[in-house]
Amino acid sequence: MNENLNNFLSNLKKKNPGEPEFLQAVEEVATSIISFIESEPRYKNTKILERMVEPERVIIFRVPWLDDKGEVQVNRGFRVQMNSAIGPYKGGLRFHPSVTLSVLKFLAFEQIFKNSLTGLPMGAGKGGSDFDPKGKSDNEVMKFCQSFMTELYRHVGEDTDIPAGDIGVGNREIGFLFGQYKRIAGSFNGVLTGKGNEWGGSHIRPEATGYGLIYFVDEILKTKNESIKGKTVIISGSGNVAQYAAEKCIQNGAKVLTLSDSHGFVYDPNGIDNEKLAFIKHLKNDEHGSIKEYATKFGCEYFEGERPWRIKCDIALPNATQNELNEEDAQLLVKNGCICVAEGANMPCTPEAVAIFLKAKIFYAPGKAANAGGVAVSGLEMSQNSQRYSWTRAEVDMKLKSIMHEIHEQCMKYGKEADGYINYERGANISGFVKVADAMLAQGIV
Ligand SMILES: NC(=O)C1=CN([C@@H]2O[C@H](COP(=O)(O)OP(=O)(O)OC[C@H]3O[C@@H](n4cnc5c(N)ncnc54)[C@H](O)[C@@H]3O)[C@@H](O)[C@H]2O)C=CC1
Ligand SMILES: O=C(O)CCC(=O)C(=O)O
Repeated sequence: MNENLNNFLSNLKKKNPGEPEFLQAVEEVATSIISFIESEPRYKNTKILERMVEPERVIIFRVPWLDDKGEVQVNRGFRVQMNSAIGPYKGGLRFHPSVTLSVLKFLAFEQIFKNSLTGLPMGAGKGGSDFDPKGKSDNEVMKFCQSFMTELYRHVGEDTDIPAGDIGVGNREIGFLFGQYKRIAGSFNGVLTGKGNEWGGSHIRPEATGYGLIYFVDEILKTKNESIKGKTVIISGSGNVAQYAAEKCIQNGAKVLTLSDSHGFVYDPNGIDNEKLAFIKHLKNDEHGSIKEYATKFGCEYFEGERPWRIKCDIALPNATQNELNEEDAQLLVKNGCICVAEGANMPCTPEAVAIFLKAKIFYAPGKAANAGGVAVSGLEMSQNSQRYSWTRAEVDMKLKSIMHEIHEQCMKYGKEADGYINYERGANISGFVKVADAMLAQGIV
């Protein structure tokens, strides 16, 4: 291994013990861009990467709340304000029992590159809590959100830090968080994105990550004069990203074979159509039920405790969570003829899995490029809020498509190899890095 990279990574490990997800995310980026940084003394000598891995600020706070039985519950809240070189901190909030500082630092670090790739003026942040909305009443979720925002409100603002949703944070949670912010701050402004259409939200934000993912896959396939029409697609997850990725696949004539949740996956060889997808949306968004019920309702197979990667497909979309697709899964995908893996989730493929895709030279699109449509439309929501204006659904969709096209162009600029293979990982990392690094250089040692 390169000696500078070795030293950088061993210092990082020393400074951040017990943070495996954060170390994994940084190692992935550092390994792919080290030779580029070494070829550019202005980045190397000013220790830009060493500065980028240090959050500008981390806020950790107590979140006490009363459950429906009148018992006191205590959770931990976080906001990682990672980098503000190109704009105010921007990134989602995750409410899930697996949330730790390490998970949020990895997500905030990825957000630096992703937000830069969108071309919009957004810095990077991420936050959340180990609170689990699953199994809680609406009243309990509201109490928790109000307590969470009672501390968070002093650290966020439309020009400083603009959170949004992520796992476990959807319309309901954003509503409760916004209501409490407005009450305490006494100001109706664009402090959160993912708001309802009637109260400052943007059209297409709910759909944006999933739709953007499929627009990106289309861009990839276009490089081989192909399209998604007629392709078979396997998807993990059944939340926001998975639902709208499936919807766009169906609209564009692809056949979606699987969806999953944390308990297992369903395999529908006839394909999930619009009617079946409507059932899933209701099941997951309103009933908070298990994906298993899909199999019972539509008479197909359900695999408890398994992930869908062994199902033969043209395209695989990991859309649930980090490290959900490992080396063995990657080998199976390649063996079964998969031509493209595009990440709707953040860091769903382990480093070993990514290495297999790159070696086999199949298309591999990292989340920071492929799922950037969500935060991009959040950026458009911020613009609309600043203008006190609202674009139509068609206008926002057109802008989303154009942003995904531009991200693809940027990946090609730095990722195209001598034999024509596009290394999207390298392309996305270098392109995302350059814009932020140049802004940091221009702003001095801060
Ligand atoms: N919502 C957004 O706009 C964006 C989300 N993402 C990423 O997409 C992924 C999914 O997020 P959303 O769909 O928004 O969340 P969600 O809360 O709507 O859905 C999460 C899905 O992942 C599954 N899941 C969660 N933990 C799991 C685990 N440990 N094992 C297996 N399945 C698990 C859930 O069952 C659910 O189907 C996350 O990695 C998130 O960071 C990325 C960019 C934007
Ligand atoms: O829209 C946003 O600000 C959040 C998006 C997000 O958290 C992500 O891109 O992972």
